[in-house]
Formats: sequence, C-alpha cells, structure tokens
Amino acid sequence: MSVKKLVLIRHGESIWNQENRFTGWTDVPLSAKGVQEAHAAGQLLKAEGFQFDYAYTSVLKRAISTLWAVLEETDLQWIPVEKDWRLNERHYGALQGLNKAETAEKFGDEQVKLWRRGFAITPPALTPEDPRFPGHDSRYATVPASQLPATESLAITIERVIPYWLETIRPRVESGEKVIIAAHGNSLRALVKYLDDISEEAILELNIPTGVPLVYEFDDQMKPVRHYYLGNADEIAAKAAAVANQGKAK
Ligand SMILES: O=C(O)[C@@H](CO)OP(=O)(O)O
Repeated sequence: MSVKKLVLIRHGESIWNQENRFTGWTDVPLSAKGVQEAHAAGQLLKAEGFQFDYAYTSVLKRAISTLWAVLEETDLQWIPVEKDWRLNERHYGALQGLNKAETAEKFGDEQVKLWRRGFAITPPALTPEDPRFPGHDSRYATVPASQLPATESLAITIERVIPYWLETIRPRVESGEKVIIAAHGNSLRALVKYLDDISEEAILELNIPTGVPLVYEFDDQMKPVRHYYLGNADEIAAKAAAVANQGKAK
C-alpha cells in the first residue's frame, strides 16, 4: 500500500481575525502575525520533508498569500496553482464586518455560536443591492448567478466544497500527486467533516487554527487512515480554543 498524503492549511491570521470581525468573502489581507504564521508553516513543512506537485487555493488573498509563503519557503513557487471560489470561506451574509464579541454582547453568546457553528443555520442574508453581494465583484463574473451566495451555512458551504473535492482535487491525490490546499476555517471544516464523517453535532465543536499544516493520509481506496497537525500540540490546541472563544461577549 502506498500512502497518499494531502496537506490542508487555513490561512494565517488576517487583519479581520486580529480585529475579531466576521469576514466570510471579504477580501482582507494577512496581518503581520499572519504573514509570520504562513512562513513558519512553510518552514515546518520543509523541515519535515514535504514536497508538493500541485496547489489549490480560494480566490481570497489571505489564503493565496499563505500559499505563496509556503511555496516560497519550500522552494516550490514553480508548481501549478489552481484558484477556485468554491474553496472560499463560508459567506457570512450581513454579519460580514461586524465585531464578533460586540455581536455576542448584543445578541448573546448562544445566538452567535449558532450563527458561527450551527450546521444548517444561515446568518442574515445580504440583499443583491448590497455592495458586499458577490455579484458586484468581477472575480465572480463567470459563476452562475444562481450559485452566488448572499449568506451560507456550513451545510450550504459543503454543497460547493465537496463536489470540488470529488471532481477536481481528489482524483489528483488518488493518482499519487502531492497536493496542498490553502483555504479557510469553514471551507476546511466542510472538507474535514466529509473526510472524517463527522456528525452535524460534533462538527459544531471543531475549530481549525490559523496557519498550521494539517496532514491527511489515505489508503489506496482513498479512505482517510490518519490525520495530524504539524507543530506543538499544546500550542495548536490553545490556538483552536482561541478561535472557539472569538464569538463570546467580553
Ligand atoms: O469570520 C470568518 O469568516 C470566520 C473565519 O475567520 O470566522 P468564524 O470562525 O467565526 O466562522
């Protein structure tokens, strides 16, 4: 049996992660700390001997910049990179831009947890006239209007991430190519839920830290056999807990 490996990485801290604001499809850059996290992740991958043949990312610069930092550190800037909106963060609707702790003060911790992690709960939707609606952004010009979200739950995010995984990424991993995906907290939660067959209840408590490589290993039938984060386990657990706590009133 030959082990097939896939590396997932959530982007490093963005300026809106730093300011604790709902981000979704808002195209904000990495913070200085996020740039450092992305380079450190690349150095770790290099030190552990990881190589890649092909890379996927979203069309949002915090994931793209993270991927670039990793490819720079691993000296793999030459490999093909495919960007696709289906790897974008879950669309946070009208919550985009609001501070998470202030929103919790106004609506309560429970409501914010439901908006953030409730499996099929959609945040309040944008209207198509709203400048934040993706139909106004030329990068989505080729996406059929019926597929452009005004808000998304994790369940809806799964409906775009998993077909993209099955049709585009998975065959490449299956054929033995070494693939890295740089994406987002919730688009990666969608993929992880699918890969590990996590229940709708259990996925509520799963938080993915910024800028930490998550390695999946598959057998010949593409069944995931194990997964692990690279790096210090205590630090990674503390980073994941910090993500969970972002939605609590101060
Ligand atoms: O704001 C967002 O887009 C996401 C990721 O940063 O946040 P959350 O962890 O609240 O789903």
